[in-house]
Amino acid sequence: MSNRTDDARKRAQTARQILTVAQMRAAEQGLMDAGHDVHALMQRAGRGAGEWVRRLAAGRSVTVLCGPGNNGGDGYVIAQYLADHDVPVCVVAARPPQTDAARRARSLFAGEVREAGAALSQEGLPRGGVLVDCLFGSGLSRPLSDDLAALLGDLAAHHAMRVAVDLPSGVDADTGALLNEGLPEWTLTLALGAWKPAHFMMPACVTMGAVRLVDIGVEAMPGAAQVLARPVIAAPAPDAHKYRRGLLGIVAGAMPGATLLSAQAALRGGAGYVRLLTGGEAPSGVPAELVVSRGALPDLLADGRYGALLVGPGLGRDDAARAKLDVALASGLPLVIDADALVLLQPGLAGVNGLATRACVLTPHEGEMQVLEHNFGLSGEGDRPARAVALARASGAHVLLKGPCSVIAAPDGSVTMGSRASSWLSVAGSGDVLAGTVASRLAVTRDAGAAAAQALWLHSRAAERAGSAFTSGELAHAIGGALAEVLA
Ligand SMILES: NC(=O)C1=CN([C@@H]2O[C@H](COP(=O)(O)OP(=O)(O)OC[C@H]3O[C@@H](n4cnc5c(N)ncnc54)[C@H](OP(=O)(O)O)[C@@H]3O)[C@@H](O)[C@H]2O)[C@@H](O)CC1
Ligand SMILES: Nc1ncnc2c1ncn2[C@@H]1O[C@H](COP(=O)(O)OP(=O)(O)O)[C@@H](O)[C@H]1O
Ligand SMILES: [K+]
Repeated sequence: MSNRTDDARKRAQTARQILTVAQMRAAEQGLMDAGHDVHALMQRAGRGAGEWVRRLAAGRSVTVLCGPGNNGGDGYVIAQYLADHDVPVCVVAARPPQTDAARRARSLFAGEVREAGAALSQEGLPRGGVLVDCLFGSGLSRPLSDDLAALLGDLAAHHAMRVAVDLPSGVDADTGALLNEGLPEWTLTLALGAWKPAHFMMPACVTMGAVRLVDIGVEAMPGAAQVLARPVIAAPAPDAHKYRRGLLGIVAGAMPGATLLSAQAALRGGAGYVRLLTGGEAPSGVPAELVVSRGALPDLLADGRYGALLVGPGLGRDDAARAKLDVALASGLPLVIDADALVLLQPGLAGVNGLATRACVLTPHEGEMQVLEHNFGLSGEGDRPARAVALARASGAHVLLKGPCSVIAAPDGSVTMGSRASSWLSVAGSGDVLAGTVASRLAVTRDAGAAAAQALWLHSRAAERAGSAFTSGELAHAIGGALAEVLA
């Protein structure tokens, strides 16, 4: 492989890593050890961010708000970059620079700097096209003081567009918490060097607008969380047949609607054959493409060709539901466990110990997650990625923790974070659609991590394709179009 291809692949990998503040400091130290200095990194970061701001400003005036740390230092580099490109720019220094790199960056900025404070009345504050927030980045250690929060709020209110550099000031980088009330909304947020957890966590991520990464050459950090990637999915092999493509069994339960929604999605998620496994009559409204197999579940599963099973949507929580879950667990098949089946799942059940030895995905929403944490004796402490990892470790299954920002955790502790999905997904049945999609991908891939990641992406993309005010049935139908977009 050529060096250039190798390099491009490495950069594509590092472009997806999400680093905590501690990991970012370690990465920065790695760059120092490799002979870079903070000044050079700041120049690279500031110029990269400056180019984004220049394009957004399109000739309008820019105000850069600089704080005391290296985030402020980036701001002076951005301001000089803009001045070099004939963009009218003014710096407001909220606090004087406190680091060597920030002091040096300020000394290299030849333009106008207004010192914030009593001397700078509200009338003296610049108003313009674009505000660039370089007040605080990853070094924020406490809420903004009242004067800084007021300054930020005032400037934000008087600029048509607002760009946050690295992180919006007032956001905790590791948790996505907002440390102040009434923080501004941003048009664009430019992550420097690597993504931070806050870029993918509520509530911070909804304030950030579009998010983009500025590369400064940070190396791959082992164990870092990753951003969910757009998948590449292969078309069926030329000699494929329906079983080889993947036979999925969906365990029917008390409420047929949820099961059928899952099936509608599964039929479009790539599996070659989807069967509804029912002990009773076929529910009404079964689409022609969905094969209904009737009989006792153990007998139905005696067919050795199943690639995966889905149990949970519409299952119910009675004894009959428990019995079906037991059979599904005992089958040893790759499994997606959702909805009611999650609530019934207990570490003591036969077959639960075997989850680690097969491909298995649990797909809880927040309420189901809390029940699982209780049943598995977990504390539920920490942020969502940490909680998902704790459950994945305890259960041996992959965990897809759903929400506006969904997280996938593997039993080995690795974490994948999804970008914010359409809030139109907050409609009854959209979780059933996700479960059906995961199960369909599991029947094809037999790989829990791949199935969860592919399905999460397809679900989110299907919501974009479905637009607004869609029903979960329409969402299920949009899964096929999303899949078509990512065919290899
Ligand atoms: N990592 C890299 O490779 C690169 C990183 N780069 C950039 O560096 C940024 C991180 O820089 P940083 O560590 O200097 O932190 P930053 O956010 O500027 O502020 C810290 C200062 O603020 C202070 N302070 C904190 N909270 C406060 C508050 N509420 N109110 C008042 N003061 C408060 C705190 O002092 P404290 O009082 O906590 O001791 C400290 O003095 C990062 O986001 C990125 O933009 C790039 O240049 C390229 C390479
Ligand atoms: N506000 C939101 N923004 C983005 N995605 C959301 C939002 N609310 C819910 N979702 C997604 O919609 C799905 C809802 O699943 P779930 O709560 O199980 O619903 P149901 O049980 O009705 O099927 C999940 O994939 C979740 O990530
Ligand atoms: K900032």
